Amino acid sequence: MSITDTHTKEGAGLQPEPSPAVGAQLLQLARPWSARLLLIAAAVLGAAVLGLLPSLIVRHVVDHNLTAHRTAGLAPAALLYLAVSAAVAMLTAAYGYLAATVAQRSLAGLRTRLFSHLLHLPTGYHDRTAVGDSISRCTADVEAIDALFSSSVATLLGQTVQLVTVTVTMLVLSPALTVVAAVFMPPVALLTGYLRRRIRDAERDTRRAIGLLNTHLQEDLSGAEVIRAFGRQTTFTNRFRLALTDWLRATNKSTFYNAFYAPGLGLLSAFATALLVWLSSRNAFDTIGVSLGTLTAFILLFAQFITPLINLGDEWQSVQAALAGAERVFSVLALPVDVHAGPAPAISKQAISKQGKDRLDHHGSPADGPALEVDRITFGYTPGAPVLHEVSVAVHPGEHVVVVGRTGAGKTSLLALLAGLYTPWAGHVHVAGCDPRTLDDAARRATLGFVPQTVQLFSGTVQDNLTLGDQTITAERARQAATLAGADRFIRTLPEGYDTVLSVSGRGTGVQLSAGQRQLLALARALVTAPAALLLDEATAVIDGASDAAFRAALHEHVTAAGTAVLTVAHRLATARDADRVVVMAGGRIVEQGTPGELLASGGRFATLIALEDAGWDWQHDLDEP
Ligand SMILES: Nc1ncnc2c1ncn2[C@@H]1O[C@H](COP(=O)(O)OP(=O)(O)OP(=O)(O)O)[C@@H](O)[C@H]1O
Repeated sequence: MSITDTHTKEGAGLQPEPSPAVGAQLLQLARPWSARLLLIAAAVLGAAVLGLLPSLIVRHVVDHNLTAHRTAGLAPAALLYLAVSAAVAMLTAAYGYLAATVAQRSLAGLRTRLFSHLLHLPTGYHDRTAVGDSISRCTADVEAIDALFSSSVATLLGQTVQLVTVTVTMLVLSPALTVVAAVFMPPVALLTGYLRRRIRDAERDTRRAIGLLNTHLQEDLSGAEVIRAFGRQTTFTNRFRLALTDWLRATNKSTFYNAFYAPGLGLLSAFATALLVWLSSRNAFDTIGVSLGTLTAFILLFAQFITPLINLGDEWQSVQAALAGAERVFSVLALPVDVHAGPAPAISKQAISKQGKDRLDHHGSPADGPALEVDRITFGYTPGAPVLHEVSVAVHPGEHVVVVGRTGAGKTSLLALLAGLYTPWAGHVHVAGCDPRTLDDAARRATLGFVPQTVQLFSGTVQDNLTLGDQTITAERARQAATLAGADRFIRTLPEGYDTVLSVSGRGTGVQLSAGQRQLLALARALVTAPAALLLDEATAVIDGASDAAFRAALHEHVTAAGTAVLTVAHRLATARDADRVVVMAGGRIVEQGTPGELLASGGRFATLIALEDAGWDWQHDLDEP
C-alpha cells in the first residue's frame, strides 16, 4: 500500500455494521436521569405555552386599544407582556441547563463504556483496526454526540414543542389564514428532505475522515523517530495534508448544504407573509371576519412558526454529526466481547495469593497434569489461511520448554493462543487445566505471566508498571520479582527507585529507560504475581548476554524450581540448550521435539540450527539455508 494513500487502515479495519436504532440507543443513555428529563419536559412545555401569550397580547392590544384609540388597559398589557417574556426566558435557561447536565453525565458513562468495551474486544479487532480510529470513536465521535446533547437537544425540544403549540394556536385563531400559510409547506418539506439527506451523508464522511486523521496523527507521531531518521517528513506531511483535504471536503459539503437551509426557509416564509399581506390588502379576509388584530397576531405567530423551523435546521448539522458519531460508537458497542468459552474456574483470591506466595518462597508442589497445553490446534488470523496446523505441546509444572524456529514459523501465534488472546479454529488450549479465555481477572493473573515481544509501559511509576494497578501486590513482592528478573539493580539507581515516574515508550517528561531496561521491567511484571505458568516471547532479546544468562539462571533456580511451567520463544539458541525440552517449529507445524541432548544427537533440524549459529549464520532471517 502506498505511503501517500490516505485510505490506509480505515479501509482495512474491521468495519462494524451501522446499528439501525441509533436514535433509540441515544435516548437509552439518558434513561437513568428520567426525573430530570421530566423536569426538562415540563419546562419546555411551559415555555412553549407561555411563548404564545405575547402574540395574543398584541392581538388584544391591536383590536381593543389601537384600532379603538383606547389607552386604558395598555399599561397592564405591557406589564403582562414583560412578565410572560421573562418567564419564558427563565424556563428556557432552566431547561437548557438541565439538558446540558443530563448530557454530560450520560456521555461520561458512554465514554467509559466504550473504552471498557474496546479493552474487552477480541484481539483480532485491534489487529485489524487502526488505533487512531478507535481513539477517534472515543473522542471526536462522542464529542459530536456531546454537542448534540449539551446544547442542541434543549433547542430541538423547545423548538419542536413551540412548533406544535404555535400551529395549534394558528389553527384556533384562524383556520382560513392557516390554510393560506400552509401553501408553502410542501416546498419546505421538499427542501428539508433534500438538504437532510445531503447533510447526513456529508456528516458520515466527516466522521470517517476524522477517524483517518486521528489514525495518521497517532501513527506518524509514534513513528516520528523513524520518519526523521529516514528524512521522510515532507512525504508524511503531504500524506497528512491529503487526509486533511478529505476531511475539509466532507465538512465543507455539510456546511454548504446547511448554509442553504435558513435562507431558503426565510425566503419561502417571506412569500407566505407577502401573500397574507397582499390578500388582506384586497380585503380578502374581511368577508370571513378576520380582524386586523387577528391578522397581526397571525403574522407574528407565523414568524414564531418559522423561527423554530430555521433553528431546527441550524441544529440539523449537529444532529447529523451526532447521529453519524453515534452510529460509529454504537456499532463498536454492538460487537461481542471475547466471550468466556465456559465456566470460570473457582479459584478463591486467598488460594491464588497463597499459591503465588508458595511459589515465590519455593514451597510449591507441582500439580498433576500439564500447566500449559495445546492439543491439535489449528489457527489463523484470516479465514482460509491457517498459520498453525495441528500443533500439540505440553509443558508440565517446573518444566522449561523452549520453542525455536525461523521468522514467521508461528511461535508467537502459539503463545498468543496460550495467553487466551485468540480462539483456535480447532483443538484445545489449556492453562492449569482451564481454557485461558475463561479465566477471570484474578485467576488469570495468578495463572499466567506473559512477556510479549513488544514491551508496553504505561504512564506512572516503576511500581505502577510492575503491578499494573493491582493494589494486592506489595512493594516487597514487586521488589522480589524485580530481583528475579535482574531489574532491581537498575531500579535502585533511578532517582526515586520504585517511585520513579517513567516516560511511556521512551517519550514524555518521566525517566527514559533503555530498551533492555524496559524488557527487564516486563520480565519483572510477569513474575510479580508468581504465576503458575510463564510465557516468554523473545523476552530477553534486547538485553545483554550477561543479563540474559543471569536471568536464565534465576529462572532455573527460583521459578521452574518452584513449580512454574515456562514456555519460551527464543532466538538465542543458548536459551534452548539450557531447556528441559526444545520444540522446533517450521511453517506452522512442530517438526521436532525432545531434550536438547536428544535433538543434537539425532542430527536433525535443531542440530543444524545450532551448527549454523555456531558458524555465524543468521539462520533466523536468511531465506536460503546453506
Ligand atoms: N495479528 C496478525 N494478523 C494477521 N496475521 C498475523 C498476525 N500475527 C502474525 N501473523 C501471521 O502469522 C504467521 C506467523 O506469525 P508469528 O508471529 O506467529 O511467527 P513467529 O514464528 O513468532 O515469527 P517471529 O520469529 O518473526 O516473531 C506469519 O505469517 C504472520 O504474517
